[in-house]
Amino acid sequence: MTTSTRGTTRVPAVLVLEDGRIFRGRAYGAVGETFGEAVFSTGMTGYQETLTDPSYHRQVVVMTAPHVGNTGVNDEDMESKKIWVSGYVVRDPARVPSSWRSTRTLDEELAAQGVVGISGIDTRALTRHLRERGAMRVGIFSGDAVRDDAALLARVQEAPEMKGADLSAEVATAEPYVVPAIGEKKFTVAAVDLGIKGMTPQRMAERGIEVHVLPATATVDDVYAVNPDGVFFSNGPGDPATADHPVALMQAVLERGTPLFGICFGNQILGRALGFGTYKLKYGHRGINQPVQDRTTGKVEVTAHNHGFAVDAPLDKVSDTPFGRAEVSHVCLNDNVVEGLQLLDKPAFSVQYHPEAAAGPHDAAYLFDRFTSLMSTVPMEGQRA
Ligand SMILES: NC(=O)CC[C@H](N)C(=O)O
Repeated sequence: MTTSTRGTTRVPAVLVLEDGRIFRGRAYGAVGETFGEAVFSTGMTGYQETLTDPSYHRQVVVMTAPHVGNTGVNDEDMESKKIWVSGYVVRDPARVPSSWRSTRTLDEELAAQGVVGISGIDTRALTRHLRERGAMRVGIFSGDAVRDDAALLARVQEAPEMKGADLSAEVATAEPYVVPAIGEKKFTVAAVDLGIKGMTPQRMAERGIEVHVLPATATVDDVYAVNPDGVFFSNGPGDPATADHPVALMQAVLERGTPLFGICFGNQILGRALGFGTYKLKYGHRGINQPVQDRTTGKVEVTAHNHGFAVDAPLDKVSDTPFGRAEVSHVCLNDNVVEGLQLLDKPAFSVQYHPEAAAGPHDAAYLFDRFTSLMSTVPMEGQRA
């Protein structure tokens, strides 16, 4: 266990929001400057999974939990090979992590990966500001990067917006790879990587699925070359309105009737593939304590979320789409946002939240079983009567 803290904690840092609000604190992690969309996460635990979730690419994450870093950093809880958040905001960093799994401090890990953060600011006031005004662009500046406020604000206002951002290609694998089934192999799934979290293929492998993870640029031929029993579309960063290629690919999969499952960005892509719109939420859902109702069973589950956009589909009626009837299967009980879609005439469904539960409660693990049972009941291509 590492008990040292880096020498950056006295370095002054400033967080500048695009609307001109400014918070002053101390450097946390790397010293320098960074830009992104300011968003807040309400997870009390699971900071490693948050930091390494590729869907957070180009976002500056504000932790509402006041004390962060208590369990240090280990090599097992990473959801990808690196930290993807563009900046990190905490109120009170742990000075001495305590966990038998910890090999280094969070401050050291952020610094080693060049991630600029800020600590010692009033994260409650910042979160309330974002909740009232909405997610917005932000910059964090520390050390030599701190200059006069007006100059820093001008730089923040020049940074790119999240609306209209096409980011999957920046985070997805360049080469296909296979995650083998654990135990007896029952199914093969082609998983289109738009920013996939490591736990997702793992949850499938645990159910006897061999997962072929394919780049975001995969074609219909690439997908069917692996002879899949099912096709999966992953989570990922950016604005779903830009995801024209995955939408067209998914439409080809729906056309063939192959069992299909999507998570988060994958849910937004299913929405678009069916002809629904997507829109940007004011401040999004991020955390591991969001109540969602499964409308097919009436059960409420507590779930992990990370989304800033949502599908615009009618909650109270079955919709006719080019692929048959579709309905909203899950809804967030905090704000009635669409959290899942299912087709009634094709073996396809998706959720806006994170059943892979990394981090987060495991209430929604049954969705992987639903995918498996869809693959068990749909006859393979060529075997249809
Ligand atoms: N985790 C995700 O897949 C996020 C999807 C999308 N980028 C959003 O913010 O809504």
